[in-house]
Amino acid sequence: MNPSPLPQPQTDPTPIFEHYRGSYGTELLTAAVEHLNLFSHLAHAPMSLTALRSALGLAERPATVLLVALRAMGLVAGRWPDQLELTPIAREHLLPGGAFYVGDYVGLSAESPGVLEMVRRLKQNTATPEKTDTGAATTAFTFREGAGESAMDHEASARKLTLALAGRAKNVAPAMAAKLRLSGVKTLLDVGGGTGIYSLALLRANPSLKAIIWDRPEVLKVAREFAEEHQLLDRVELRAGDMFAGEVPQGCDAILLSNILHDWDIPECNVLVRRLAGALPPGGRLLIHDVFLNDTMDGPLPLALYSAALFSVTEGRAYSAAEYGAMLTSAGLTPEPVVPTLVHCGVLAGVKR
Ligand SMILES: C[S@@+](CC[C@H](N)C(=O)[O-])C[C@H]1O[C@@H](n2cnc3c(N)ncnc32)[C@H](O)[C@@H]1O
Repeated sequence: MNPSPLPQPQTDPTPIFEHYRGSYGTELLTAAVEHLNLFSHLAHAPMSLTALRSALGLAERPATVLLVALRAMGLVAGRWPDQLELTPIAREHLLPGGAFYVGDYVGLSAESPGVLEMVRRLKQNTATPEKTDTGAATTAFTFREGAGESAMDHEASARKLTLALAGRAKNVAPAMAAKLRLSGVKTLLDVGGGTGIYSLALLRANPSLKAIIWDRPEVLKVAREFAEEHQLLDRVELRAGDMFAGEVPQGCDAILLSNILHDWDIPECNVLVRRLAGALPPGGRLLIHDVFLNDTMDGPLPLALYSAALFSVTEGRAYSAAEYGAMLTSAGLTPEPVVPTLVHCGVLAGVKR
């Protein structure tokens, strides 16, 4: 057993993640101006999200990703989701025919591959597929029985994607372990734990804690290496399975969902939260570790662009604390205030009533 905390970075890598996701702003803005003619639809009167997405032919998830980003950019305002309206800057510069119209300039990138692929995703409500070891197109980060192949079930792609996520996790996990109080918790279930690095940080900070890391078999090969390297294999159980179909491991008094729900659309999130809540004892806690959009669904801009990134590779998007709170409440859990960690992330706990 190694009781020292995991090392924390000396500098905050958040700006690197923000710059990395910057291209989604160009893609969404150009798609709205050049391919969807979105601003003209709002020229005469405010519209509800439902009416606007029906006019644009967009499903709820892509419409939400797009409109939250345009609101974060200061181009669309009004009460979400009933009353969407143009801001003065959009009215003056993004309505075709206006004296100070800049849409032609934005249109210079209308045919760029990134913009065209974003338009396809928005219209079809589907991610850009990941390639497996055999070159087959498949989903990244997610597995669902009957939904086709998963990159997480192929050795090389599972390792590549899992190690890629560790790049962020090794920065954030020590901050989580320093801020999250787990006193009284005996066993933590880390659902879709990946490398398990969040569990490892919590194990180091809580010497009597044990953890079960529940993920796909190929991912758990990487988790085993991490647990061995951190000398914590004796306090970790690696459990292979399907979080949507397999029996939820019993006997856990806290359950961690770190960067999981944002991979799924709202119906799947509700299914998962209810399944996990059902396995908790009274007073047990479901810990959602994720980013949180403003409850007013108008930013912050870096998270609106992260939402576009999630939309581009998974079935999900970023959600607000209010949206997660509704999922927790309907599963019989009481939401607590968000505890910030690092890189825009935080923990929203739901306590079983
Ligand atoms: C975005 S990663 C999050 C990894 C880690 N929790 C973190 O915060 O970095 C999603 C994880 O969920 C796992 N996963 C996806 N679908 C799953 C399923 N149906 N059953 C179990 N694990 C699943 C993936 O293999 C992957 O490790």
